Amino acid sequence: MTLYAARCPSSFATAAVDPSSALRSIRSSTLLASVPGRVLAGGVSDSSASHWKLRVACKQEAISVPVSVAKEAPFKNVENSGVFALSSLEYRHVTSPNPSDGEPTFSIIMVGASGDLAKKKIFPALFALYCEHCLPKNFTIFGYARSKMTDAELRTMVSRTLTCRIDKRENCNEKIEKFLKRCFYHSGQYDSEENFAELDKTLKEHEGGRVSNRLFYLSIPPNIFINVVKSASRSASSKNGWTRVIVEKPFGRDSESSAALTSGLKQYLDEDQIFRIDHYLGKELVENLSVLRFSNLIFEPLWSRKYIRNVQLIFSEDFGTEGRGGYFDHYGIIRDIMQNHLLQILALFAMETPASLDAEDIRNEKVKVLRSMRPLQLENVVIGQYKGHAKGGVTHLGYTDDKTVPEGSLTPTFAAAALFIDNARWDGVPFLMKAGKALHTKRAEIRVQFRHVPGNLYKQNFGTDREQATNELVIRVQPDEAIYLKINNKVPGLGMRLDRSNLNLLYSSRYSKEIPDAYERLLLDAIGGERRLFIRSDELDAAWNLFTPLLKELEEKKISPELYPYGSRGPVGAHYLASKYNVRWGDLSASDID
Ligand SMILES: NC(=O)C1=CN([C@@H]2O[C@H](COP(=O)(O)OP(=O)(O)OC[C@H]3O[C@@H](n4cnc5c(N)ncnc54)[C@H](OP(=O)(O)O)[C@@H]3O)[C@@H](O)[C@H]2O)C=CC1
Ligand SMILES: O=C1O[C@H](COP(=O)(O)O)[C@@H](O)[C@H](O)[C@H]1O
Repeated sequence: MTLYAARCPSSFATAAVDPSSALRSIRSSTLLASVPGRVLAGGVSDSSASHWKLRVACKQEAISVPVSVAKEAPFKNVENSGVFALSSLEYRHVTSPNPSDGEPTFSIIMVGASGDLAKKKIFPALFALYCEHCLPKNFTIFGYARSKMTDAELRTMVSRTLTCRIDKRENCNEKIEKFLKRCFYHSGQYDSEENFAELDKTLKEHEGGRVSNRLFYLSIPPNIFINVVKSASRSASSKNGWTRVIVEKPFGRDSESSAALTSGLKQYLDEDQIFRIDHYLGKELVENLSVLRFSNLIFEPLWSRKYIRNVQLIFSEDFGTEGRGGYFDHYGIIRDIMQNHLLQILALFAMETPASLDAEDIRNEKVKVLRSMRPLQLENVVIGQYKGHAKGGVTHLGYTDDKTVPEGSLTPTFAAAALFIDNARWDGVPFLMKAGKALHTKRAEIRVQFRHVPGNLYKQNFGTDREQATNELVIRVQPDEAIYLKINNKVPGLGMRLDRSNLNLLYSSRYSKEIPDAYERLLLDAIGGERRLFIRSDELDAAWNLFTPLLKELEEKKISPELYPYGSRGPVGAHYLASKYNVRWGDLSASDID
């Protein structure tokens, strides 16, 4: 039995034909082949790379192999045995032990499966995708780490963090059981080509000779990324399908280390195989940002210095770095949150209209914003560190009380910064960022404060505080996802008293469906080869170029962070920074009526 596979620009088409057949003609993604005396025709039915299928439309008598007529005939069980170039398409001469045997296989290899992130986020996200029928049919999950574990032990570990979030009513335990049967474990060293070759062997046994697509998720400390990529690419990359690698943050500590990491990865991978994850880009309201702006006429015309007075990007957590102090102390809040999560949101918020929703068009626009940013000055930055605090009989330790944090550490757990985009749209508009651990609340939001209404007829009704009358658009990323707009209205009655109200889109009231976790969306995109929500290397370079000089200056000058009590609203320095630009933090203002 011989198979001919046509490699089209974005997908594969296959047709089972007699070895003596000759290819007759080609039209874009359609394959026509002739078997002596018979004709076989097929076309790709689904152009997305994750579903390589052939819709066979042919005369029944033309087929001497079990491929169904006018029905999706999956492409699998093929082994590459040569490539023939023809016209603009590429033809591969392939052989198959069983050409009718289904779709490609998909394996996700969780490198660092024994770790916190894998347990807490990745396995649960994969399970949610499984429940939503979003994973490819022939999927397998392989945990890989140094810890010794059996498949059963991995399954027990994973089962502890799976929840029946998606299908509460259906028999979730049964789904958990079925999901866990697809999970396996392979113990190995991160720098051992031999160990990855053993993994490859096991993967092949599962793949059964079919086309194999492999996604490596590097859920490990960054200092071992390159070791893994080197060994895995040499010994365990797919020979007949795609191989992609998801890389977790942090991508370096500064411009130099980030560039070294990128060039290290690129020794073994092409840029389009690398998926640098920033999980904030997978959050529902961050994705919705472009929809809000580009699909509503009322927002885009206001989206500039002409009407916007300032933009605030706020991240706060109501817990400290307990247990992660070792990692955190090496990075600090600027690298942990600002340089990536908040800056990515800023770029999406401020970019020009992209030519299309294509990943490259969007990333091109984001990178332009990042390159237009004014170098960050020390005087536009405030840093803080939480100290111990006792309240209501509960004592919270300070950052440096954590045993994993070096004594006297100056690492900031809070930072506020005023940034500027020196382009025509945003000239002079402060973009204020604030990120902190161990604060009074947990939230992430984008606040857009509009200018004052010129010559406002109602100014006497607001008293002297013009701030009270400012329109503010709030995009609350988490928790309780919402978009609300603060407007002024008249209090009903015979008098003329003004009030502030929210036009409020609260997601939990509007939609009964639970919002997917960011990792679900990002994993699904990586499986489908969609790069829109992943960071391209030039974006990463631009982000580091902005923050590296500041980080170096803070470290070289040994700037002491301002101490703030655990559970407080952060250092007062953040208020002075905002007021330098005539701004009040929206999350702390008395008019915050969310
Ligand atoms: N945890 C989180 O919430 C988040 C994590 N991240 C990033 O994701 C990645 C994984 O995070 P997380 O799971 O918390 O990390 P862990 O510290 O839990 O490490 C994951 C696994 O890597 C192995 N490992 C740990 N330290 C070393 C070391 N020094 N040398 C070799 N192997 C080591 C261990 O597996 P074994 O010993 O079995 O080999 C461990 O189980 C990191 O890059 C982190 O920065 C990003 C965002 C959030
Ligand atoms: O990347 C990180 O993000 C988490 C916060 O993520 P969230 O989705 O829970 O908001 C943060 O706690 C961690 O320090 C940081 O590394």
